[in-house]
Amino acid sequence: MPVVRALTKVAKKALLTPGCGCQVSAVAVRHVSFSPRQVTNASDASFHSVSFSETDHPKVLITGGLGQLGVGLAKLLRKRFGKNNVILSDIRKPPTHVFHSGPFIYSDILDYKNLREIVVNNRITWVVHYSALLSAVGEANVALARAVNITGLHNILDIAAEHGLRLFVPSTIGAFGPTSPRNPTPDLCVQRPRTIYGVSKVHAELMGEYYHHRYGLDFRCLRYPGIISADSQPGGGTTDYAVQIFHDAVKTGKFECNLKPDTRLPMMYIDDCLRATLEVMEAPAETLSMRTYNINAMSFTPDELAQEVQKQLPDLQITYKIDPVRQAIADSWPMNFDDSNARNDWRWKHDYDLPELVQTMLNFIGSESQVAQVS
Ligand SMILES: NC(=O)c1ccc[n+]([C@@H]2O[C@H](COP(=O)([O-])OP(=O)(O)OC[C@H]3O[C@@H](n4cnc5c(N)ncnc54)[C@H](O)[C@@H]3O)[C@@H](O)[C@H]2O)c1
Ligand SMILES: C[C@@H](O)[C@H](N)C(=O)O
Repeated sequence: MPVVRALTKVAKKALLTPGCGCQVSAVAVRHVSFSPRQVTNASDASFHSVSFSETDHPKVLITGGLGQLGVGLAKLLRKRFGKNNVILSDIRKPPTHVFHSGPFIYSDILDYKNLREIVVNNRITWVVHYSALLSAVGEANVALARAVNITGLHNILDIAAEHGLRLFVPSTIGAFGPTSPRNPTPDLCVQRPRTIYGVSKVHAELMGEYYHHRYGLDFRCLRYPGIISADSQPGGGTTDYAVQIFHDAVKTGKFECNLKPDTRLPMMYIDDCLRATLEVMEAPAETLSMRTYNINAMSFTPDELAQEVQKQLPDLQITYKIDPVRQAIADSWPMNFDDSNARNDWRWKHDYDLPELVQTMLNFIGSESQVAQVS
């Protein structure tokens, strides 16, 4: 069969040529790092692998770093790797204290060339990709959410693959939908979310895993629960009520909740979330049996959270005014998260349960409001 032999020869040659763009088996190309967007010939390939010795500190870029999570993560990573090894970036203007706390750079995730320049000029080795529109704001502006969450992710994936970066992209409980098992939700199950946010996060999980198998990209992803923080504000999600309740309880003694009292969702204190992110980024590759993990700490309803807060502030008055958009989203999300794979593979363990969370939040916000009153 000379024709078959000739075709086989052509196919073999194509497989050995970087950047051929052929659909080849995942096993054949695993850990061969070449760029999906840029590499056109073999001579370019050498320029793509940034050497990063394990003994060096990584040089980290955080995108979308001025939101609820980025500033806290920068603080944690700077403590570990040094102030100048962690660059915060965003399209917003940083507050003065953030600007003076370490390197900050303007970066729009939709500007591919600028992103590439930042990575090259700063010899970036890790990217934590936080830019996103969250669930409620995403429903209010689907076109922008699609651009930032999907096109922005494509830019980051290509740059990370091209430059041999380790890439962290957070996913969320919002990557599941009403047909997923909800109590508990395992790592692997049906994922049919009904929000643009959820759809974009499932897309991110799948694209990251695909780039890992296809191009050897060191992609790592955690599905965060709703994150609760005292010194940073949430960016327009469905779980925001669980932050706002603390501020209103301390400042006014009243809280109007936009979810029904029995709406159960997985939640986590920010310190646990940021530590998990650092731990999974530092985990030896061989301990990771998967590239996308659920992580969890606790699960509660607005009523249960209010009762716990009332143990400290008995006069707190709670009323309910349901936001139908947020309620429909919450009703489609997991009530409880099964994170046993993270606990087994890289020894994930949370520190904060509901009582410690409430105590910590009230201490922080209470002391801040005392300082504000004095000054
Ligand atoms: N906070 C949570 O409860 C939670 C839970 C699960 C997953 N996550 C994920 O963690 C990540 C960080 O969350 P967060 O709460 O800090 O979000 P956030 O909404 O508070 O912050 C997002 C940041 O992205 C920036 N941004 C928007 N458009 C951009 C663009 N074009 N280029 C660059 N930056 C842009 C915004 O200015 C903002 O500072 C997100 O990907 C989110 O999906 C968060
Ligand atoms: C859960 C998470 O992804 C975010 N806090 C939201 O509610 O949209």
